[in-house]
Amino acid sequence: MPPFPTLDELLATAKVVSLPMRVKFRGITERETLLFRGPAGWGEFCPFPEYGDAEAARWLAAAVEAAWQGFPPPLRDTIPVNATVPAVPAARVPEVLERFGRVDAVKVKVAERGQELADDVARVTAVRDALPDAAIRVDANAGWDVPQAVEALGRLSAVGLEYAEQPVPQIEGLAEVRRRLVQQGTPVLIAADESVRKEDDPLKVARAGAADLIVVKVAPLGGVRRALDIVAQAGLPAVVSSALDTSVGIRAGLALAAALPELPYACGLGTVRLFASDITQDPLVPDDGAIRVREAVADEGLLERYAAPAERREWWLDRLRRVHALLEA
Ligand SMILES: O=C(O)CCC(=O)C1=CC=C[C@@H](O)[C@@H]1C(=O)O
Ligand SMILES: [Mg+2]
Repeated sequence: MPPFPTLDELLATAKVVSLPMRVKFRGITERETLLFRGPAGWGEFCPFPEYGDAEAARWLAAAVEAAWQGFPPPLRDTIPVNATVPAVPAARVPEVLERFGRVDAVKVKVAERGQELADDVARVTAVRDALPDAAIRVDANAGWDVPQAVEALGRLSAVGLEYAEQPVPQIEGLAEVRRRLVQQGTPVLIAADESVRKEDDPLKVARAGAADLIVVKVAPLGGVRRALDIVAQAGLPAVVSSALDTSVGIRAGLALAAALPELPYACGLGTVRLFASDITQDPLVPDDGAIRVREAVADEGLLERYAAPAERREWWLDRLRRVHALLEA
């Protein structure tokens, strides 16, 4: 493994961009990200602004892996992906889906703050109406408590759900939702996302038997190799998903999906379609429901065009300095 790059090596090529989103996602309308280039290619460092430095350190480890080490050998060359439908009004569903082209799976955001269960039912039903045969999964981002999750999934399962991602915040809660849904006669598979990427121990949820599958993201888990190791130890099916990154981050997600021994589900890696622009001339977006595994090379002109304002650039470079110091310590 090459030695960990110095701060100066990272700063030498660091670019900070701010990319407009087509649809608001996770409350975000502009996605800021820092990119740098190393001997193995481009790396992306884009922890969400509210994340602390300790959490951001794993994101930097992942970006350095991409740029200085490269990826393990792929076992497959195309990765099936889902369309991602943010918490939009049901009437906007066709327009969002259209951007993804043909897909066999759709992930729908639910339990958005300020919305009602009726909004979720309408949105998921609109997806089902548009795509009668697609696999539909929902992602609540821990937005429900246990009784709300049981009620909501009881209702939503009427349209046919592939699985529900992180319905409630805690591992014990996930286990409880699973139990109650079985009791209620509407078993829905439970996927853990935040309970993998935000726990100190990403394997706790698997050991607790609280989920049927896990969602794995390269950046929050600290790189492709670490994520592969987590999946192997968890012993559960895994879905690779994005961190709302540019094609450079998606490239790392594709590398993980391509290297997993089994890939039973479509991956949440189609999110470049939610952006109004990307930083490469060959964006890693789905074509006929899948993305072909390939390199993502940032384009100088696009990096320039979407360069973040000076004050935001300084904010990101300061963060890079602090987080780099943490990793060196
Ligand atoms: O999985 C997908 O279809 C898209 C990626 C996605 O949903 C997410 C990306 C980035 C941040 C998260 O809030 C969110 C998720 O919770 O899975
Ligand atoms: Mg999720």
